[in-house]
Amino acid sequence: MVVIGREEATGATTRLGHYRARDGSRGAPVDVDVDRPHIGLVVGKRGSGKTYTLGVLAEGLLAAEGVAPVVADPMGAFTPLETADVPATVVHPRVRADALDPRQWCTVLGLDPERGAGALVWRAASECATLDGMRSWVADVDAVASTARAASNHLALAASWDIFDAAGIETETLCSDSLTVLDMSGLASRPAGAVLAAVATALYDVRMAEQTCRLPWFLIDEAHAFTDGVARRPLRRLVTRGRQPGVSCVLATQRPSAVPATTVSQTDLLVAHRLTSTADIDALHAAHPTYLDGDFAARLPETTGDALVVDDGTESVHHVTVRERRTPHGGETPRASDIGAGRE
Ligand SMILES: Nc1ncnc2c1ncn2[C@@H]1O[C@H](COP(=O)(O)OP(=O)(O)OP(=O)(O)O)[C@@H](O)[C@H]1O
Repeated sequence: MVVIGREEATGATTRLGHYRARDGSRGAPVDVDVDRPHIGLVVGKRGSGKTYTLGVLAEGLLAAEGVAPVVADPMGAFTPLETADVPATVVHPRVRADALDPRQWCTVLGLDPERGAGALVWRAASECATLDGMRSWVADVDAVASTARAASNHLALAASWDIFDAAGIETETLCSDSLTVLDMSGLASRPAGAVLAAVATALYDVRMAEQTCRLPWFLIDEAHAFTDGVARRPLRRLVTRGRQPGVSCVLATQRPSAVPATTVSQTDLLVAHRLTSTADIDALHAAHPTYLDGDFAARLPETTGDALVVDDGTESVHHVTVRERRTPHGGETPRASDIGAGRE
């Protein structure tokens, strides 16, 4: 058995799959280290198996000791786990208003913090811990009526997202040993970004403050949707500095070229499924030039579920077939023929 992500021979691992021989036959088992923190990137074009691979990893983390797995699920692909026979909790995430700092409030509402409504929202977020408090503060503030009205309208929009409440997600929920699935399937990109920003910050802070002994693993599907906007800074901090306090992060994306180069270069585990876009292939190649020399594109797999795995720690590249999942996968793209099949 080979373990990806570590140099020494001890510590917990989880099965990722098997080596794929040149003739397609199955070789030795391949595990991934889950003992130490890692920054992972799972890439591949649509339908190549990214979400499935994230699910394989989530299953492995569920069985591991001492970790707290959390999945950001923008497509609802992990919600079937709620009814599977595994310790998974699906939550419609709500976060505290003060989980976002004043600058993030302006970003998430698309306001310039220097001027007008943005400056008012900034002050409201500095003064108040809850969204209701911010709305009351704006209603009472001595400001130009049109500016106050604009700020009030933006905060009403934030309230309509239904993601802010005074309690927010409990740290105990996020850091439990069961899998926490943040079901973000009903959320538009701004509220989804706000949730991601708040959770990324909470996971980092909780470890910095030594409030949990478990090591969080934050798995983020469709990660390119969050690398811009309000989640950009918290995500960058998690990826660049999270390992030190013990937070792992695994990003899955079909568009590695849309992920900042600094993020791609921070990954110590790269799982590359089938990719055809030159820009995406170049983005990976640029971030890992040492191990991805030669004709990287030609080495990428053709078949769904197959992957080229790059282990930065041991500076090695592995051809792997990801194993089948034990729990239901909800990432299937709907087909018109599904409807046809149900007709009389
Ligand atoms: N390792 C695997 N073993 C068996 N089947 C797999 C494997 N990986 C993927 N599949 C199959 O391929 C389908 C597509 O995989 P998946 O939903 O993970 O793709 P994706 O890359 O996340 O696509 P999208 O970008 O559209 O979200 C899955 O529904 C599953 O049936």
